Amino acid sequence: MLTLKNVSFAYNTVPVLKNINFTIEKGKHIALIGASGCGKSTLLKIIYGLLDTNQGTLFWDNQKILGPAYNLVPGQENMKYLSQGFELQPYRTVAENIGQYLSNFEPELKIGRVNELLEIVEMLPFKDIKVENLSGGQKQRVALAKVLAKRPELLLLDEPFGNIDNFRRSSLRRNLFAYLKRNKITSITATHDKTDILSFAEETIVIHNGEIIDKNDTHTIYNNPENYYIASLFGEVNQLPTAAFLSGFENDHTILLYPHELQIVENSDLKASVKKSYFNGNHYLIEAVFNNKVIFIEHPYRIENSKEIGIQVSQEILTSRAKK
Ligand SMILES: Nc1ncnc2c1ncn2[C@@H]1O[C@H](COP(=O)(O)OP(=O)(O)OP(=O)(O)O)[C@@H](O)[C@H]1O
Repeated sequence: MLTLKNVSFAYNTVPVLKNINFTIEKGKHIALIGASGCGKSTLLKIIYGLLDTNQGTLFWDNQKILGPAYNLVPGQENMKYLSQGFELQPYRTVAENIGQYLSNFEPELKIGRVNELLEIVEMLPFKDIKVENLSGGQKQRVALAKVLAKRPELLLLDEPFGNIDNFRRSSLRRNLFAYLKRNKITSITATHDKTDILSFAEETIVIHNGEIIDKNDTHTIYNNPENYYIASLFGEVNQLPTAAFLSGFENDHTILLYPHELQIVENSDLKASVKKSYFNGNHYLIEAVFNNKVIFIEHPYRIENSKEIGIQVSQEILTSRAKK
């Protein structure tokens, strides 16, 4: 289990992380989300032992995690941290990079292990290519394989798929998280991509200005976001007066609705005016004005600009989302 108790940190005088407390059970996949600059990378570096905290303690099971002031070689033995810079050796081949820290004692085993990792990251054909000749996305995949090589107990991933094209990203993510589950490897992934979060993270930790403002199972955080900031980390969100949809609420009370939760219907007293339709592949994102406020609605078809539309929200969503 990973335990953080009252952890605070500042690079200079400005606090970056404030009084962080949480525990993570072994084998869980955690997403770490928050706006750019909120402190996600800093938190991963502290957990890995690359930075000394100003206050607080960290444990992996019963072992205290110590920073560079106490550890000659910063970084924890049983963890691996994949930073946004990949830290590969450019003049060595893909296979040499991945196998760098593997024992040469049994060469067959080493080759088998490197090949297994190359398959996970779909880089087997590039095995003998020098890293300097790879694209950014290919380097990122090699870096991922490298951090898996010595079977860490805890894997800390900072935007691990940021450079990888959508086509590969989906299968890579599936391969990687299935591998981590099979091998009971705990992971914390700092990410801006909601697919990383929704499909693979059992739990999500939300950071805002260096503080943890929510930690819960991912379904709960997505389905019942505590506030606009949290909901907006998953994409567009509408914050609308609850009284427009449900009686018994004060005028200043608001409800958060994702674009797919608003429907465009013929018969509704709730009227909005269309501003623009954005093509999104399997649907259009309709930008409209409702109650003098811009809203976004998912809809299967394009709608003419300036057209008046009726909107509705299912009773089920309204009652589950609106809090008195
Ligand atoms: N080495 C450093 N020295 C001083 N300030 C730093 C340093 N690294 C980061 N910061 C500052 O600390 C804050 C948190 O940065 P951090 O990289 O942890 O954020 P983040 O949430 O990971 O951002 P992003 O999502 O953009 O990667 C930011 O204000 C950043 O400017």
